Amino acid sequence: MNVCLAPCPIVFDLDGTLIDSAPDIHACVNYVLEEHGTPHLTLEQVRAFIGGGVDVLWQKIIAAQELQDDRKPEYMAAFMACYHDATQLTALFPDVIPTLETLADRGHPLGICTNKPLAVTQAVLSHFGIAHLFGSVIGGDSVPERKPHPAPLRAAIQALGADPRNPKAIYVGDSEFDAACALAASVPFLIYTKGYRQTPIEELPHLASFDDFAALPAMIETQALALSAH
Ligand SMILES: O=C(O)COP(=O)(O)O
Repeated sequence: MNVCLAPCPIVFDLDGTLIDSAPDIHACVNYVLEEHGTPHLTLEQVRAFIGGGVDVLWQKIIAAQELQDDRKPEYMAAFMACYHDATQLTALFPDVIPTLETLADRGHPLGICTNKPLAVTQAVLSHFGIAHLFGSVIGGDSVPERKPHPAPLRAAIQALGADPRNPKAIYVGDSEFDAACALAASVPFLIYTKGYRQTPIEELPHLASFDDFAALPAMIETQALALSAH
């Protein structure tokens, strides 16, 4: 495990971690389903399908609604036309902005590693006025692989200037994809419990969990010190 000595880079997942985007994704999914004369999905169903990126989202919708698999490109194109600037129903989780500002003020380089397409990610970060806080932004189409593969997280850390042979960083996320990605990249993982996770938290590899962003800066300093002692 790569030890994070403060102020080390901190990389964040986006959907279900910094933002509650499920209502916008749900609205765009149902817009496409309606266009194709297919019954709607509930918000809970769509929330459970988020985390693997747009391709995985539609694989899951096609399986759930018993749609024609060969029409996936058509569904995804219609979805992207709605999703590319969908921010109206999206909200930041409480205390995200002051927490990011505190971490940046303490000298932590901040990054994003999400499976959300890069253009949509950038639109969301600009919409909330937080794009300037991130020194690296890796989206679901920035590198050939997507989480749970470790490559996107490694790319986000290295773009923050960490030594690629021995990157020291922390990843903050909410889902099964994030936990598996962090494990594969040997990066300590902090899990936000109010996100879109479907698995009991004890079953996911993580260093610590939190349910309040205001508590994150203190947790990061404590965990960084504890890790550096090993
Ligand atoms: O599934 C998505 O589109 C994005 O999910 P993530 O931000 O949690 O990686």
